[in-house]
Amino acid sequence: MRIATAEQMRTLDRRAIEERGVPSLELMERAANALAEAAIDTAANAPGRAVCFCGPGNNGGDGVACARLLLEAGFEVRCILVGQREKLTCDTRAMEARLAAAGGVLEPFTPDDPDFAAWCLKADVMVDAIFGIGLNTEVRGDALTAVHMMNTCDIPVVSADIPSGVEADTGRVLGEAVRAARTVTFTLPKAGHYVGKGGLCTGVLTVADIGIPRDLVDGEDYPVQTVEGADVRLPVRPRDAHKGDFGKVYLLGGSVGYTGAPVFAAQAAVRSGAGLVTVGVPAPVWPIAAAKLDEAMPHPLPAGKEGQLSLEAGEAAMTRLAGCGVCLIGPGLGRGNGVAAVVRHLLGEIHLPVVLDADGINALEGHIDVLDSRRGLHTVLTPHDGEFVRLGGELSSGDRLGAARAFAVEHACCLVLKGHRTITAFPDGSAYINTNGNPGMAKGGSGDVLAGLILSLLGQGLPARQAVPMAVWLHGEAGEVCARAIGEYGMTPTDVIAALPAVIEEHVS
Ligand SMILES: NC(=O)C1=CN([C@@H]2O[C@H](COP(=O)(O)OP(=O)(O)OC[C@H]3O[C@@H](n4cnc5c(N)ncnc54)[C@H](O)[C@@H]3O)[C@@H](O)[C@H]2O)[C@@H](O)CC1
Ligand SMILES: [K+]
Repeated sequence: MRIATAEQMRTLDRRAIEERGVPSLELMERAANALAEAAIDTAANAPGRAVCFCGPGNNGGDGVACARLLLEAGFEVRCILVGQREKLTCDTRAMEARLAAAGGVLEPFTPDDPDFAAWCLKADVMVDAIFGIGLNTEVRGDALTAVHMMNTCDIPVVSADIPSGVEADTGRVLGEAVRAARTVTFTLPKAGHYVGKGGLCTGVLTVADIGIPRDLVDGEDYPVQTVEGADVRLPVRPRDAHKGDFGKVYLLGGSVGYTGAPVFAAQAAVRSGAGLVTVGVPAPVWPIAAAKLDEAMPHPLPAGKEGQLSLEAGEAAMTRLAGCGVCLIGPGLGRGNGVAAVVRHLLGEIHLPVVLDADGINALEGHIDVLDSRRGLHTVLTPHDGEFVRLGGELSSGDRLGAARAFAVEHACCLVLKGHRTITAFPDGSAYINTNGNPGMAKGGSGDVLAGLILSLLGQGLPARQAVPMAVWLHGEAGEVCARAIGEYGMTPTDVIAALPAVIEEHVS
């Protein structure tokens, strides 16, 4: 799904109002309708008791209009102004007048009044309409108190547009944010619904059409999208195909101490349709890899006494690489100067697309120029946060999406920043936010499976823009299947590999 920025939403609202004559109060009424419907759905009793916390901006206006609709639906409603009355926008004032005409009142926030607090504790639902896309600084004072009340009273909260406290474009939490059971957003979702700490505050997200003309919405350019099941489509394998049609891929990994990593990656590649998978491992690891891999073709490479690749391994791998279409470097290579030198040497020599994972990425620490020298060649990096920071990625501000996009642009690579809501960013500044997966995948070996899957789809000829976000989604979906079948605690990367074929099959068309 396309992701809009706060700025784009402001532009769309303004153009709908000014260029197309859609009254702003009509947009707000539609927003409030969707909000009230969700609140009624969420309330423990309907009609029951509702508290609507409303800020002074137009997000507050949505809340005031929602309070009126709940009143009309038979709810007992307290509609609370959190903020200064002088700052109320015109539309929010207009909604206050409509609320008054319906017998309601926009009352001041009195958190110290014990009667008010006692009333709130018996509510069936709370509506959070303090701040929307207009949040511009840390939540403090009365707003912070109200957010805190919503988060501690154990009553389900429905947020208008975005949980108050979440920055729409980054998902950063400014101060404290509401942890909503549901969020009703308008026209298009925002990045903050998915990424960062804010992504954990959204609850169930619904997107309501509030009447902004479709052509205006379609006329904008949306560089960031989410990936969902409907976006994942793999081609039917031609009836007259042979193994050469599905890619010859090369995988370089393994060391004494990390014998499983290249095996996971190779099995994921085989299980996702790769034609021929060649695996280069250090000689001491070879008997193990050979015993575990029947379909893939492991071969031994020169190793040092630590059981890691030695410098001569680079040239030996190069000869095997001839004829391959894509190469994965990294799973289980181990960290050492010799290995890092082999990786950097290969990156300089290989003119094929390369997927770089784990210790392959670590080899670039302090040598980012090696990555930059591959401009124009396809390089996919799949770091988790620690590896990303070692490469110079900037995560301290809490803006994972912005950081991933900036890195991909600066170094002309495809960056897969792994974690909750993995982000795949491309050199043109576009990015995909993944929407599935679970903490059962937070285990050693998961990343190797993903790297092997990316290698496989690239090897089968899918363009990186499709292959990489789809591989991330398929990996997450296989993880979901495992979590449902055996639970997050006990599921393993081996289970995820075993779940891949059926998940993939559902997306072939
Ligand atoms: N016509 C429109 O523009 C529509 C707007 N809609 C709603 O309007 C929202 C955007 O409205 P606004 O642009 O008025 O913005 P908001 O209502 O999100 O917030 C802006 C107000 O909050 C203040 N503020 C921001 N951060 C603060 C902080 N940390 N502490 C204290 N005060 C703070 C600002 O000074 C301003 O008064 C959307 O999120 C959506 O809910 C919807 O009603 C649909 C139509
Ligand atoms: K809100």
